[in-house]
Amino acid sequence: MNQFHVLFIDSYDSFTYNVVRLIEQQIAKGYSSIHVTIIHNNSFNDINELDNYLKYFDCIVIGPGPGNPMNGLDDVGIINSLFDEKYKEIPMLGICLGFQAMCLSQDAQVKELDAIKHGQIYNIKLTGPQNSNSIFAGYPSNFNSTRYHSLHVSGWNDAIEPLAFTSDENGEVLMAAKIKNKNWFGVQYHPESCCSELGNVLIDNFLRLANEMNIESGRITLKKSLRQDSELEFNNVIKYLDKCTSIAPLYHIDEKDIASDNPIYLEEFSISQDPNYSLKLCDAINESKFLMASSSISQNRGEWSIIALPNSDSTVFTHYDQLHKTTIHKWQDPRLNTATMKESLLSLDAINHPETNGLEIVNEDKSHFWITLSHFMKDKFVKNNQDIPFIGGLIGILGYEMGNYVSNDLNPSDILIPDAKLVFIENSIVINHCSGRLYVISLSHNFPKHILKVIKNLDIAKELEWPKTLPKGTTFDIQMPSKDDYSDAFNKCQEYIHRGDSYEICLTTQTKIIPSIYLEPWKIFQTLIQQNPAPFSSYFEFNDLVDSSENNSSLCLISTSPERFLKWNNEFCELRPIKGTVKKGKKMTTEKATEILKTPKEFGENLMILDLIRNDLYELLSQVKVDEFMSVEEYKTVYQLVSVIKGFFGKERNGNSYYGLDVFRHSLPAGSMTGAPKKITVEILQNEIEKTLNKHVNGGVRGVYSGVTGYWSINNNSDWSVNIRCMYSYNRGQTWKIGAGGAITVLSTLEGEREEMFTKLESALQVFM
Ligand SMILES: C=C(O[C@@H]1C=C(C(=O)O)C=C[C@H]1O)C(=O)O
Ligand SMILES: NC(=O)CC[C@H](N)C(=O)O
Repeated sequence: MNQFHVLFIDSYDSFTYNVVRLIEQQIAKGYSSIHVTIIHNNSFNDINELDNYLKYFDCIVIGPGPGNPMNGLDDVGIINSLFDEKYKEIPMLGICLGFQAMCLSQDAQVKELDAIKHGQIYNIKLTGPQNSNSIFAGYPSNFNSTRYHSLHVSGWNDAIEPLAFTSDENGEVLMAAKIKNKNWFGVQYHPESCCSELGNVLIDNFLRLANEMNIESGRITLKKSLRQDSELEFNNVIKYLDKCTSIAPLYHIDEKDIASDNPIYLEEFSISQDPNYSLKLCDAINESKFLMASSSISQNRGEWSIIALPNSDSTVFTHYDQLHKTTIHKWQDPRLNTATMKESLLSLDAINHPETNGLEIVNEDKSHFWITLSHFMKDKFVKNNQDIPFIGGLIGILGYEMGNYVSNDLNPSDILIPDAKLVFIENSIVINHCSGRLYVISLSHNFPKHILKVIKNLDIAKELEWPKTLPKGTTFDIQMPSKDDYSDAFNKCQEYIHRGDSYEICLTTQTKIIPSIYLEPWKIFQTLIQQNPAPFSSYFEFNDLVDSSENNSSLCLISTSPERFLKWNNEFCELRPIKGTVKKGKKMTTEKATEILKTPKEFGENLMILDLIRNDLYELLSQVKVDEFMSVEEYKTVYQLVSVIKGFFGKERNGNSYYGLDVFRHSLPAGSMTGAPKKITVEILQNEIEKTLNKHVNGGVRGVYSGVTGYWSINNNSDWSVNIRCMYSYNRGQTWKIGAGGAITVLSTLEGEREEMFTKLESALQVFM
């Protein structure tokens, strides 16, 4: 196979894979395919370690990323060393950060822009007509592209040949250049953004030129002879380098191993289309239940409600990131209680005898937790009943710290909080509010008869006696960050953005609420759901130990989330990030909100996350499309800007097949809750900002807030919402916590962001006011 080999240097950016796929989608003339090897800018400590491998590649693309090349190794790894005189014949394309490093090597300066541009589309003007030796061959004289940069190239000398500029408040800003007498090109804008024009032509031109330049310099002959000497060694080098960033699928499943018809107990009823049906039914069920309800139906979301009924056969998985431990036990196993559980968890040599004490403790970090889950589910999959979203399976909550780049580093003997809790459900009630159908389902064919009776006898005309407001006379102790602390955090975000370390930072606050009398979580849920209807409402109370409720040790979540994180089935997955918020008020109309949501600030905020989600999907899947581009959605208290991105499953070029669970694991934490680039922004938030800002709540870890809630059914349908506009408790509602925040960009104002944060906080806090 005559492959064209591209080496891509990733700087832990959130747009890397958008570029990589753009490269892969081109057809290099005279080659059977294009292979892109991706390494991080610090996969090798020293350029000399990489030097020997460079001859294996037809060209190098140095991608975008956080940081400033002027800061050298700490910020950009080996990137600066690539632009060395001795590599002048290697065709290189620098994008944004890569472009800045390239120009720096030619004694230009990299300076902060006066007016920083993140997620903004600008008209790029070429300096003149371009010949066939230009990366802009075949381009019109100007075109539109997205910019993501705080820094820019200035003060260059004639080693740099400018190819394109844009103009804005900063004056003329250099957008593309070629280095004279070297095979190096670069662009400051982002050709891979979904809002950039002609990005594919740029890459195509570069690949063509790279090939021509290699013929001229003799690099192509060198590569050929390397392969002729030993094809095996050549392939091994590529494989070795590919390992720097390759991702193994969590599990592999042979279609033929999936039960094609595994009859489940399923009884169907016709029910009233009363939107409160699932609440009324749940209210009439006295046993433990989890509810994922729709209290607002709109555009493919919220048409289903699920009532999951855990019982003594239900397996409960709890992961503690701070301990690197997972516990596995049955729901309300009589042999286990809160004290024995805590003792076993904290003891170094826990006795692990599941057959005698009912408790299995697995020493694993969170990355292995996913494997534990996939192994548990692997032999349970069925092909039947695909049209019902949930027929039984895992259901529960994953906290923010279950995501990548973030950790729960609290001292476990001070606060022991679970980072994930999932229960395998065999009995459930699934309701389609649009068709008015109710399905009673049991995987074990033992659906409780008395609950069936409750369904049959439910008097839907009877109004619920739920409180519209909580009992009078209850007072609440409410603790939240001070105005000064918020303002310090905001200013810090701005500093990181100005330095070029981040493009957008989702800054969040946590508020702690202690009611003067005990209020049942279920009652609070009923009150909240009326005040803030949402397509992803959920009620979870994990009384999974016999004494959970007596000891107030249960994890509770009451959510009215508007945001889907991820939904998947066998064919595709869908993400639905919300970014861009306008508060509702007397004078606010949909038209006005739409106008505001399309201004550069909100547009940029959404575009950044949209491009980030494309990247998250492209990391694993080669087929990704933007299904909906920035639609305005109306909720009870806010208008929101929403985009929909879809990825399709299939065999990938590396021979692997990925499933929904792989996408799930790799896309957490949700990009809309982090900002971009994800890795550095998550680290900045956790280590430099939120630990101080939110020290009064769980030492600054986000916990349940910013995590996800949902299910993974054995028919491989799965749906997860983002835990926002919600309240959660680790002590069964003795104290509640509410997180709220929003994306800070360079266009944010302190007052505007604080108000937006309060608007979101109030959507849940209102029940207590
Ligand atoms: C952070 C929150 O919301 C997130 C931030 C949004 C924004 O910045 O516009 C919008 C929706 C959510 O993804 C929250 O509700 O607390
Ligand atoms: N997108 C990028 O590559 C950004 C490069 C650099 N960190 C800047 O902010 O200008």
